[in-house]
Amino acid sequence: MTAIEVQGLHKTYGGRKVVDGVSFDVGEGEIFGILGPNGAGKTTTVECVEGLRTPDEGRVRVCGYDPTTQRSELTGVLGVQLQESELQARLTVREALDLYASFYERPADRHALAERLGLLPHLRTRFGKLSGGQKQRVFIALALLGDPRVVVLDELTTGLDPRARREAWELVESIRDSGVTVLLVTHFMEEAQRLCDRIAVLDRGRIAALDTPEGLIGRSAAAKEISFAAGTPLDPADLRALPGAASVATKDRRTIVSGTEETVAAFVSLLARRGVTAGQLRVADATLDDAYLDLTGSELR
Ligand SMILES: Nc1ncnc2c1ncn2[C@@H]1O[C@H](COP(=O)(O)OP(=O)(O)OP(=O)(O)O)[C@@H](O)[C@H]1O
Repeated sequence: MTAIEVQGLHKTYGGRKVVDGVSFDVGEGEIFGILGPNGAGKTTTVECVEGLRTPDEGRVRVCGYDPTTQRSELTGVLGVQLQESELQARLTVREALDLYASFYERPADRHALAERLGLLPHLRTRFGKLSGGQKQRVFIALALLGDPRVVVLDELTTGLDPRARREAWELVESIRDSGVTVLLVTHFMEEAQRLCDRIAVLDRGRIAALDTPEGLIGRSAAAKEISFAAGTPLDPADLRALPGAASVATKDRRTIVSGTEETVAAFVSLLARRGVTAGQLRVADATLDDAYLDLTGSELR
């Protein structure tokens, strides 16, 4: 079943199109990522899903409900991660959970949720005294308090140290494992690659690509990177002529050839034909970073 449906979404601010015909479906139980450079329209898109913005054009449904006209039904199925500034620093974790539970007719079991998110030792701690990772766990708890079928996590791990980020990833996976659909906005390639079943790359208000992480990487012009010691006696012109070769460069006393599977096979036969052994030879797969750069021509921060 489709958990989120977005068809032909348009949104204009002051005559400028910031979302320009975005369409995607998120299946139940998926972790669906939205990736894109600053200002690409990611937050505007998810705010239309959350019912916080009204689309100029297009159809949005969350578990079959229209977020703009069926607000109370939406609240019953959708959990949204709040931003840090929206919680009072003096509020304790318990008070925050009690307050937000009061918004729902049938809230989730707060004790079980706090236990699952490792918040039991912090119930009496004021929000302002929590670490970044603990705060994010509170936000996840608040997003799950209404026992939602879908959660939206927007930049969940920005500002977290690598360890806290990994813990947050495990939590996101455990949310998915409990059957909840996750819509994740992120700037981190590693995060998208590790967590997402599918990713929509948004660029200037449009979807530049929508695929699995592996599918996106496979589309990269340089899906494979061959590198070897620069002293290896091979003519750069022969390397450039390899089928599928996208580029040949020298970096840190290594020659680097970017290309496809076909390039790797042709490189191996070139070595055999010339009777040459390439020193310190490595063949690496392209990363989502490479694919992202190909698709948007810009780097994430
Ligand atoms: N209420 C608004 N009024 C006018 N312009 C807006 C408004 N909200 C967002 N914008 C503009 O719309 C564009 C898209 O913003 P949006 O926040 O959706 O992008 P984003 O992809 O989430 O960016 P970021 O990664 O920086 O959060 C930006 O140029 C932003 O300045």
